[in-house]
Amino acid sequence: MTDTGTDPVTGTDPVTGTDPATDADPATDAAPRPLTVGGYAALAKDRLPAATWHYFQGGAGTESTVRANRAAYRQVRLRPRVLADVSRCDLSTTVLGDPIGAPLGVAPMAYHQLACADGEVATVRAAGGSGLRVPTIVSIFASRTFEDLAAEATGPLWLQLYWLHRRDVLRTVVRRAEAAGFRALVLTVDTPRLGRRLREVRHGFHLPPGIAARNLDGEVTGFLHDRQDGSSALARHADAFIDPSLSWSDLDWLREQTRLPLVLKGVLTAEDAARAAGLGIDGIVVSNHGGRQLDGSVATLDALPEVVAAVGGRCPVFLDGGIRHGTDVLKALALGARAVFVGRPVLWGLAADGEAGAREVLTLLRDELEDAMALAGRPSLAALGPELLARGPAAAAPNESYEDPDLRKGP
Ligand SMILES: Cc1cc2nc3c(=O)[nH]c(=O)nc-3n(C[C@H](O)[C@H](O)[C@H](O)COP(=O)(O)O)c2cc1C
Ligand SMILES: CCCCC(=O)C(=O)O
Repeated sequence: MTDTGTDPVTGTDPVTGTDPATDADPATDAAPRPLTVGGYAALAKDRLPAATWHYFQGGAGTESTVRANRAAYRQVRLRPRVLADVSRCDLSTTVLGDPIGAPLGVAPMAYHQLACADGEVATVRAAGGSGLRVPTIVSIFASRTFEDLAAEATGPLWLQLYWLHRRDVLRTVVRRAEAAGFRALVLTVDTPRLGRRLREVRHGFHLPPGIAARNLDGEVTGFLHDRQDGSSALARHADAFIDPSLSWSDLDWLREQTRLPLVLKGVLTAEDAARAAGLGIDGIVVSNHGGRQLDGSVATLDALPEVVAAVGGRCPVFLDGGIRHGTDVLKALALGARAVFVGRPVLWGLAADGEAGAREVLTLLRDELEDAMALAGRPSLAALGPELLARGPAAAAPNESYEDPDLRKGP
C-alpha cells in the first residue's frame, strides 16, 4: 500500500487500521468513549483473556453464518420518505404485554461474569436504565442467581431454557424464575448438541474457577471447569446434559409447568414457524444462535420474512444475530420483527466497562435507531413496513473500522 495517510472517507488509518473512534487520546492517554458498537469490541478484546474473547466471538465451523448475519444487512437499502414531521420519534412498544422503552433487548448468553465481575447483575441494571427499560433474556447458564437479578432489574426478565435430560431440574428453575417475577420462558430449540466451535476447541475452553452456572446444582454442571486440550468443556457438558430427543410433543410438558408465556428461540423456516404458531406458542425468536450452531444456515434477516408470513400475526416474531447498528434494527422491524435481541455487543460493553459499558452499547443502538427513524421519515414504529426497504447488490463493506475487528480478520 502506497497511501499511508488517513482514509478521507472513513477516517481510518489504512496501514495500522487504527480507529479514531477508539484510539487513545495522547493528551490524556484515556480512550475516548466509542462512537459505535464496534468500538466496544476493540476495547473488549484488549481486556479479555484470549480464550474468553474467542468463546464470545466464535461461531461454528467456518463461521460463514456469523458473516452471513452481518452481510444480510448490507443487501438491504433504505427508502427514506421526506416531509414527514419527525420532530418526535416514539420508540416505545410492548413485548408479551409489558411496556418497553425501545424495540430491543439482551439475547440470552451464558456466564456474563466472564466479561465482568458483576456478571448478569450489571446487564440487567443496564437494560433497565433510564430511557431503555428493555428486556433481558437470562440464560439458564447465568453466573448470577435469578433472585439477585430480579432484585436489580427494572426491565422485564425472561428465562432461557435448554432441554436438560433432568426434567426435575428444569421444573425447579422454572418455578424459581416464576417466583422471582420473570415474565416469560424462552426455550432454545437450535441446540440438541453444541455446534463445532473451532475457537473453543483450539483454546481448550473451560470455565475458570469462581464462575459457574449458579442456578443449577452440581448434578448437571459437570465438565464445565475441566480443561482438556483440543476439546471444549462446554461441548462435553452439552453432550452429557442436554437432551437431543426434544421434539414438538415435549412442549406440552413445559406448558404444564408454568403459566408464563412460552417463546421458541432458534426457528429459521416457515414450516417450523407455522407449526409453532398453530400450537399456540406465544412468540418466536428467529435466530441461528449468532452463527454458533449450524454453520451455513441462513442469515436471520433473510429468514425473517418467511417466518413472519407463516406466523400471520398469531404471535410476535423477534430476531437476533448481527445487530450492530440502529439501521440494522430498523431493517428487521421493517420486515416484521416486533423487537430484536442483541448478543455479543452486550458482552463487549460489559468487558469494556461493566454496567456502564453495557448501558452505552444499548443506548447507542437505541439512539442510532431513533436517528434512523427520523431520517427515514418514519417517526413511529407502527409506520415501519417492507416498503421502507429496497433489495439490491450488497453495498460495499461499510467503514469496517467500526465493525467487529475480530470477525473482519476471520477465525
Ligand atoms: C458467548 C455467548 C453465549 C451464548 N449463550 C447462549 C445461551 O446460553 N443460550 C442461548 O439460547 N443462546 C446463547 N447464545 C446465543 C445468543 O442468544 C444469540 O442468539 C446470538 O448471540 C445473537 O447473535 P449476535 O451475538 O450476533 O448478536 C450465546 C451467544 C454468545 C455469543
Ligand atoms: C451449553 C451451551 C453454552 C451456552 C451457549 O449457548 C453458547 O455458548 O452459545
